[in-house]
Amino acid sequence: MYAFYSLLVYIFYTVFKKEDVEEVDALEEPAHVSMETGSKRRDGHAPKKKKQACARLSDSSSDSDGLSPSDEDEEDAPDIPACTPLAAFLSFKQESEKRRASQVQVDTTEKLTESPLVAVMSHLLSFLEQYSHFQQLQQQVAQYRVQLKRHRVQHRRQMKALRTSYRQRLHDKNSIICSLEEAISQPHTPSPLTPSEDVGSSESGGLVGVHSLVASLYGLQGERSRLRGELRLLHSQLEEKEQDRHSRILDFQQQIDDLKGCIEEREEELSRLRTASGATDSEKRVLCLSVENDSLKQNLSMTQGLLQQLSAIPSQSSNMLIKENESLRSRVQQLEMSLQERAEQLSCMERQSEKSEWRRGEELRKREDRVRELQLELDRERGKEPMVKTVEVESPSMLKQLSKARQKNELLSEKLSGQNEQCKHLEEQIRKSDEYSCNLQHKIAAYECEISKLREELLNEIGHLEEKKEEAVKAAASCSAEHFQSLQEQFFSLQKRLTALPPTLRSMKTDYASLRSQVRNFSDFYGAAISDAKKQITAAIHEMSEANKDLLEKYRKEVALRRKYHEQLVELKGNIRVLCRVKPVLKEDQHEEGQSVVVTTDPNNESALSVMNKGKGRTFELDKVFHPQATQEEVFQEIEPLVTSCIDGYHVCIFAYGQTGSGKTYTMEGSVENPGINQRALKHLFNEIEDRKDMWSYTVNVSSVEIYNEVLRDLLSKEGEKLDIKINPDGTGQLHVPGLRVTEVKGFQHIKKILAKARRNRITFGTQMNQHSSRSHALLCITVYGTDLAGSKTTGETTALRVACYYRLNLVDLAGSERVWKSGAEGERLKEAQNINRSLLALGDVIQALRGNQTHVPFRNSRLTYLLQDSLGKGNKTAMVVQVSALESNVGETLCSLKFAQKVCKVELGPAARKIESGAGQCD
Ligand SMILES: Nc1ncnc2c1ncn2[C@@H]1O[C@H](COP(=O)(O)OP(=O)(O)OP(=O)(O)O)[C@@H](O)[C@H]1O
Repeated sequence: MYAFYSLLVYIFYTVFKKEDVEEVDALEEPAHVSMETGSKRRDGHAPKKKKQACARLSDSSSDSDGLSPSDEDEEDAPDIPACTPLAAFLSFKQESEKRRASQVQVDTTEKLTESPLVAVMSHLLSFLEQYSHFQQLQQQVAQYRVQLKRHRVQHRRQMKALRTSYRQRLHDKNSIICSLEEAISQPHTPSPLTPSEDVGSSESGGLVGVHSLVASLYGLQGERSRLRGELRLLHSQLEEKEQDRHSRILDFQQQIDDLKGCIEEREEELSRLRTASGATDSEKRVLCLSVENDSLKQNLSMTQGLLQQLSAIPSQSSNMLIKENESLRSRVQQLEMSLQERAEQLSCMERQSEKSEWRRGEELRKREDRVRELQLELDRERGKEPMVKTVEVESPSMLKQLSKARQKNELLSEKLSGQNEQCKHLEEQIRKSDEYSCNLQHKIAAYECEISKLREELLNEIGHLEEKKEEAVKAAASCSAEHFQSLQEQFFSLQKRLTALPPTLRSMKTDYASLRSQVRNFSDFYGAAISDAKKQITAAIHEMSEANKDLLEKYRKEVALRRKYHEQLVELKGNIRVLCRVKPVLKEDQHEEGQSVVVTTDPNNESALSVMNKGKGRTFELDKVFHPQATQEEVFQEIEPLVTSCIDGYHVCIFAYGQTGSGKTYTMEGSVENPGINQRALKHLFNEIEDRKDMWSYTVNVSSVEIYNEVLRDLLSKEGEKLDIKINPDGTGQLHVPGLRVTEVKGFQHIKKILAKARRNRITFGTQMNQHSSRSHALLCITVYGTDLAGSKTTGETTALRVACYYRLNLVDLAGSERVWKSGAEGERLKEAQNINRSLLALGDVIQALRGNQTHVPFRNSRLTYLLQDSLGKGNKTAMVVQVSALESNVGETLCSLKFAQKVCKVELGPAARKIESGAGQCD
């Protein structure tokens, strides 16, 4: 059984292979493109075809008989038989199978159906059926190819018919031209007829030729229109064929795809069966079948390539044919146009010749009539002559008549000779017209030559186009094959990628599902986290606000406590603090020899200093004593609490007291490199303001005045006009100086400029008034306006800053306190000294009254105390820096200043009364 099936498969395989080879050969021959195109073309088949085509073209230009032998061969190409050997084999095999099945069915039906080999064979049979279907399709393709060839042959025939008609038309035209030439040349040929008959015949011949020419032209035009109609019809037919071809190709492609699917299914089934059966013999056969299947697949792919090429080539060739037709049509149109021009020229010439012929015929006809009349008259006269002779014999009158007749005869003879001359002239004209006709003939010949040249060019062009068409077809075939190959490779690569995609897709799907669940969980988690965070934040904000409230409350308590402690400290120290600064001995102060230092400080006691005078020492105890080497910073550190208390809500006055040259200005203003109390106090003020900016808002205003001889001058104004102190009209009862320039200070750099300006103006005024600066009091008045921002915030105020309070800091550089008037000064110096001492005494009186809690405080005793009235009141703070010189020459003034300072300290009444040991001596 196995041997039988093996033999069967072998037979099938051999038949199939043989048939396949035959079919490949059959397909290759007619289409010039096949699966083995390259090899066959290398054998020289294609060049032969090309040569034959060229030869056909060359023959068609010369031969006008119709189709060439090659065309006839193409038309009679053999059709592929509908019944192939494989189909016959299949039918035979099916019948034998049926017979065998009917025989065996009786005995072992169930056994055979259960055999795997039978299943393999059934699949093989179905596969062969599919293959037969594929063969049918191939036959259809071959038929279609034959139809295409027929169409091409038909098209070539039509083209040849067109060429033939064109040649026929040229031939007709040549015949017409020949007839015209004959008609024109007829007058030249000698005729046995009389001249009058010759002329008439030539005229009738020319007219006939012209009429025939016109008729042929009309015929040509009609033929042209008919050919155009045929050409349009051919084009429409060609388009229909193209559409039909495309639809058939699509159908074929669809059927091939279906077949491919069937083959793949069969392959799968075969593989499944192979794995299921496991028999070694069946495996071998299945292996053979798979090999055959592979070869079939290759054939199928090659057939697809062939179909692709076939689908590409006709479109290319049809496009080429359309282009060729268009070019031929344009060429025909050009030729027709040139022919029409020639025909018009010919008709014009014909009209001219017709006219000239007509005129010549008319003249000839007239001459002929005249000649005929004259001949008749001559004949009549000749007929009369015998009668004249008889009359001449009979009577003299007759003789007279005879003479008249003779005369008349002579006249007629003369006329006849004239007529003969006219005839000669006419003959000359006829000769000229003959020459003109010859020229026309030459022109016609030239036109004919041109037409023949154009025809040759047309034929050459047609041949060239045919060659180009062949080349384009070849190039398109190769290009389409390469393109199909690349497409196939791409398809295979895509298929591989497609097979690799499903696992990736599955993993991506799982990832996506996990991500989706994560995202779903994340949104829940995110919402919960946000709600927790919101709760935490609100709790933290609540805690913070509570803490802030506590802190604010603590801060307020702290501020109040600090103020209380500060007040207690200041009260302990005393509301009037007296400081003493000993000026160091400078080089310029040692101009006198024998100068000795009489003032000494105790390093262990910062509150005491000793002055030696006339061998006796006296100790003064003040609030603070600065030794001569004390720096500006050390001095200010003692003043700093007072400046701070200004911010805390106190009016503060700081004085520099002492004799001229003792260092008052140095202590208050300082130098550029080493600034004094003024600059440092303002700097500290702004630092404090910066530290408190979150709680308080401050505005700092500055003014500066000079008091000289009880006259006020504005140091920030260039004019330096005199000012006066008055009660403020706002009803507060406070003092103010109308016209005094008050400048708002924005920062520490600004205060530097203001102080420099005040210093410059003080020097300028002093120079103008020829006064020394030490003879005047210089006041720097600083007003601080403070607003409690915390209070505004807590109360929800959104309007302009509320001015909570204002405080003043007065920094005063007093005039020199030396006792000039005691030395006998007079005039202006005396008045000056009196004013200075009055103001200083008034200051002492005011301080004494304040400390004594007197009901009346004599502020108005001097301009100085009057101006400082608001700052020197109860609850305010005052510091006096007493400047002393350490030199022996100034010991008197030193003692006087120290006594004044001690007097101020003495009157101090505070909770912590200080015990002040005072020595002897009192300043008057
Ligand atoms: N502590 C000091 N260290 C160094 N130099 C000083 C010191 N005190 C004062 N001087 C210098 O002494 C000179 C006189 O000082 P200053 O002008 O300040 O005295 P004054 O008391 O203001 O005089 P007047 O009353 O005439 O204005 C200046 O050149 C000053 O630089």
